[in-house]
Parts: sequence; C-alpha cells; structure tokens
Amino acid sequence: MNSLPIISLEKLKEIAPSGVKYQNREQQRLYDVCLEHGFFYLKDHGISTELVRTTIAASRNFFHLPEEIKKQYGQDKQTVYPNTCRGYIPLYGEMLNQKAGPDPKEIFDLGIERPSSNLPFTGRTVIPDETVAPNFASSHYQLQEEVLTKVIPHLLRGLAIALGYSSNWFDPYFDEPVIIHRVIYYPPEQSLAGKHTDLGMFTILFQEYFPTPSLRVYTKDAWIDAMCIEDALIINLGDMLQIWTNNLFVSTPHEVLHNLQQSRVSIPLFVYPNVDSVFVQMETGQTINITEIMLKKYNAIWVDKTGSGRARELK
Ligand SMILES: O=C(O)CCC(=O)C(=O)O
Ligand SMILES: [Fe+2]
Repeated sequence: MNSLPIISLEKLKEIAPSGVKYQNREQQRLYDVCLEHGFFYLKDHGISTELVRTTIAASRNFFHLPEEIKKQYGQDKQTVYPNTCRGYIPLYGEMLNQKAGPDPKEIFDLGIERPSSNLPFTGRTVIPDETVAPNFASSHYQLQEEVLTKVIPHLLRGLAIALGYSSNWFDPYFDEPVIIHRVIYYPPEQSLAGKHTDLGMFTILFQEYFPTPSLRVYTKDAWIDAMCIEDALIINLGDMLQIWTNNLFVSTPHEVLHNLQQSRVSIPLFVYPNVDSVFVQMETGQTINITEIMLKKYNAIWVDKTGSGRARELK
C-alpha cells in the first residue's frame, strides 16, 4: 500500500493575500507532510505528459549511444565550476553512499543555460546537439522551463506560508535560482543509487511508470517503497531546507534499487537558491552562505568521497 501523501498544486495555488498563515487546507497539509515525511507526490502540476515522455525517450536514446561519444560530454569537458556539476558520468562514476560503493548507473547533469559567469554552479553546459542526440537537449530545456514557471514558484510560496511567512518570502532568494538538472539511466536488472539525502532546498523528480517501484524512502522510522503514480511528480526535501529551517523540515533519506528487466530513466531537478545569496537561519539567526554550503557538499561527494548529504548517518 502506498502511504505517501499526495498534494495538489492547483489547491496549493489558491492563496489569499500574503501575510496570513494557513490560508487553505492544502497549505496546512503541506506543513504536516513536510514535518512528517518530507516526501510527497505532486499532482495537478500542469506539466505535459507528452513532453515528459519525449524527454525520457530522448534520454534513453542518448544513454544508448557508444561510450566514446558520451564521454565527449564528460565532466572533464565542462567549463562550469565545479565541473562535477555538469556533464556525462559513466557507470560507477558517482558514489552517493560509501557503504553501497560506486553506483551502477549513468548520469547526465545540466543546468540553466545562462551565459557564463564567475559564479560557481552557473554557466553553459557542454551538451550533445540535435545531430548527436535528437530531442535530448531541447526536450530537457523545455521541461526545465515548465518546472521553473509552473512548479517552483508555487511550491516556494506554499512552503513560505507553511513556515508562517508571507507567500513571497522566498522570492528574493530565487530570482536566479540554481538548478542541477539531472537525468539518470539505470541499466536493467541490477542498478542502484545508494542511500543518501539530496543537497538542495527540494528535489522535483520525474520517474517512469513501472508497476514495481525502484525508489525507496525513509520516513516515519521505516524504509517504504515509493509506488509509481502516473503523471505525479515526486517532491522530496533536501539538506539546504533542513539547514534553513534549523532542522524543522528534515531532508528525506532515499535510495534506488532497480531490479527490473527494463532499464529505468529518472529526472531529478535539484533546486537551490541564487548561488550568491546569504540567508539567516530560523531560530538561531546564524548567517548561512549558499555558495559555501554547496561547495562543501559537492566536495564531500566528489573530493572526499564521503557520500551525498546525510549519507553517512543512514542505516
Ligand atoms: O532515480 C531516482 O528515482 C532518484 C535518484 C536520486 O535520488 C538522486 O539522484 O538524488
Ligand atoms: Fe536523491
């Protein structure tokens, strides 16, 4: 039985003038869900099912290309700093959890196509064009645009209200957000992503529909399967929001164990604030620098190899 909650974005959007706490029942539910699970399905989000299908099909075709072509778009070919936030990562190229070891999965990371800048985590991705991987870049960027306009602002407003702030409270921190937009290919039969937490504010995940789920989530002191629900997105809270709220909203541990005969493609978008912003932590009043945290957490994965987020705490 699937016991993870479903939130309706349409209902969440029914927001009264700013400054009022718990304007509607869905806002109240969002608060409870963030406290109890930090993981939920989002329905009524308005993103085209057809676009998601096209993006997944184009991604599968990309991952089926010969290794020497995919490697032309590897992290070592990227110009964004750190280069570990962009490009193709081959099988066993990333380790989310030391105990699980390097993950048998392939990845491509892209970002928002802003002109190059001196700021970390921003700038253009070296990505295959239409001749190499038809529809790959174009469908991903179109999907990203839909997420940026149809989902992220409303989720941020919902979270702000849930936390007792006015609806536009997060806006100044998100006028140029950072998105680490990832597509993952899990080969058939034995692939996985080790137990971890995500690093950003929250993650927006598109997963293919399979009758048997591969994603497992740790919530309410137990690991449970996250059933696939057609056309629903998955939202899970990340470490940045946990830090911001001083542990009120806790990042949700999860893992992928994929044993099916078919390959699996998933598309998580990790959402971060403006990279050069600074926020004041709830309760403590401590000043937190976004760039510092992001670089520290990226170093943990790619330099120290201690895993993603709270990976080391997880059983
Ligand atoms: O593939 C999935 O369903 C989740 C992947 C994931 O948790 C991640 O990349 O952080
Ligand atoms: Fe994750």
